[in-house]
Amino acid sequence: MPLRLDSRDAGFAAAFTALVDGRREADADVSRDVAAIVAAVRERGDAALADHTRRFDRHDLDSSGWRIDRSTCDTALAGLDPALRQALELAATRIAAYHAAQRPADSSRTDEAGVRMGARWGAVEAAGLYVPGGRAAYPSSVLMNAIPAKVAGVDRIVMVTPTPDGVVNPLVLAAAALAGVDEVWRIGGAQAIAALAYGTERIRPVDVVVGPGNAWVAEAKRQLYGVVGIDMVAGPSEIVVVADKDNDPAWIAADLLSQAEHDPTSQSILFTDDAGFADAVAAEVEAQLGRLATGATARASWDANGAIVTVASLDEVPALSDRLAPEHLELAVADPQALFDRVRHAGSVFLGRHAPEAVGDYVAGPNHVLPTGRRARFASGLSVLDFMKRTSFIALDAAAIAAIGPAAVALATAEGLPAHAASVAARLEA
Ligand SMILES: NC(=O)c1ccc[n+]([C@@H]2O[C@H](COP(=O)([O-])OP(=O)(O)OC[C@H]3O[C@@H](n4cnc5c(N)ncnc54)[C@H](O)[C@@H]3O)[C@@H](O)[C@H]2O)c1
Ligand SMILES: N[C@H](CO)Cc1c[nH]c[nH+]1
Ligand SMILES: [Zn+2]
Repeated sequence: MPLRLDSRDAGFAAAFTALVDGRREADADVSRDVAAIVAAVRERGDAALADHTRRFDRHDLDSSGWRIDRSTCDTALAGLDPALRQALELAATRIAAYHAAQRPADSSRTDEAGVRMGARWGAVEAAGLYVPGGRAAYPSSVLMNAIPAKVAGVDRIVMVTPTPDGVVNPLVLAAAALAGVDEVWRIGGAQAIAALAYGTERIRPVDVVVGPGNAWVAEAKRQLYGVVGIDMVAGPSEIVVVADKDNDPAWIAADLLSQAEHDPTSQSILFTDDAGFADAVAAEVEAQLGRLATGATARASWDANGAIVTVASLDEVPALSDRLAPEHLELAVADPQALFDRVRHAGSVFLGRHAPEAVGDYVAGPNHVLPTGRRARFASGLSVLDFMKRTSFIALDAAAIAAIGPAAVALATAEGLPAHAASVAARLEA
């Protein structure tokens, strides 16, 4: 059974703090294991990839094939059931439209001293996309990772995804073809992240690695940041649903289970101001769990990490939710905008009774790769900017350096750096 809390109870503050602080992710053992995997890939390249794939994904890359070529992906797209293809295309179009609006503009201005300065945005040359494939394959994550990279103008888009037992998901390949992925490699876990970062005999290294994944993937990204750029840490999915009694308990139960079914370490939390509604949702969750094909995973997540929090007033919710900084926040209340205006930390917010989080996982448009584990306090969802960087520029003529150069000479001299001072002073004397 999930945790049940009531904000009016004496022990609420401590119990809620324990919920906020509860760790569902990598422990020290994962860090050590990942460090060993990363070192092995760095030292032994493809041989280490083959060993780890045999061990964790249970197939032999030399016989099942390392790379899936473009024509296989195109064939998968051509062979898709028409209704599914339409759905994938609708998703791709909407994701592309949302992300196109994120493209940043270059800037340039000349100030009163005559100094022209600004910034020019450019894409990284090569991006690695991690598409999870361990417990489930996510064609939607192919689109969410690849489309912003494409919009940014990345030259080489490299996807890695594990194929457990050698089984390839044709919808994942179709999505890769639709999104214009250049390379698809059948590797996963920490070893795939290390291969993208350092390169191996077969796989050329990339400049940035993005995408969600399990604890080993997340830890590998953390350890390799600096060798490559990363987006953020996107781990096991989470949802906070805020619902008043005017909702259908069955809808809200389904919303909670939609994220619980991802992973036993996922987390679903309900806030409501009505104890009777809380009971109704709890009962609905139990009923729906019995009917879900993913019931075992969802049950494990709900029992270990789920929570139902009854509050005296929904006014309390923004402050409580901000402490969780959830990946997803659903506001199924009469005036969702008023609550949203008071929320500071969340990866993505869903406003209104007809905005279930699952629509954002697939077709709404904004990215579903979002910070988890309270990282929405400082991180944002995957965007075009994760594939771009800014180069600043400064242009001066004789008048401009005459105006600001003496201050630079003074500061360089004060810092004890005479070559800096001389470099500027030479232009002042000319
Ligand atoms: N936050 C987001 O935006 C978002 C989006 C989609 C999915 N997700 C999350 O991504 C996660 C995907 O996890 P997954 O496991 O299904 O797939 P995955 O592809 O992330 O991980 C599978 C890989 O993990 C490695 N692995 C498994 N057991 C290991 C072990 N004992 N030691 C070392 N390596 C091991 C293997 O290499 C395997 O290939 C889920 O938690 C899901 O909730 C998050
Ligand atoms: N909810 C996940 C992100 O947290 C993304 C996803 C993919 N498919 C279904 N859901
Ligand atoms: Zn989901």
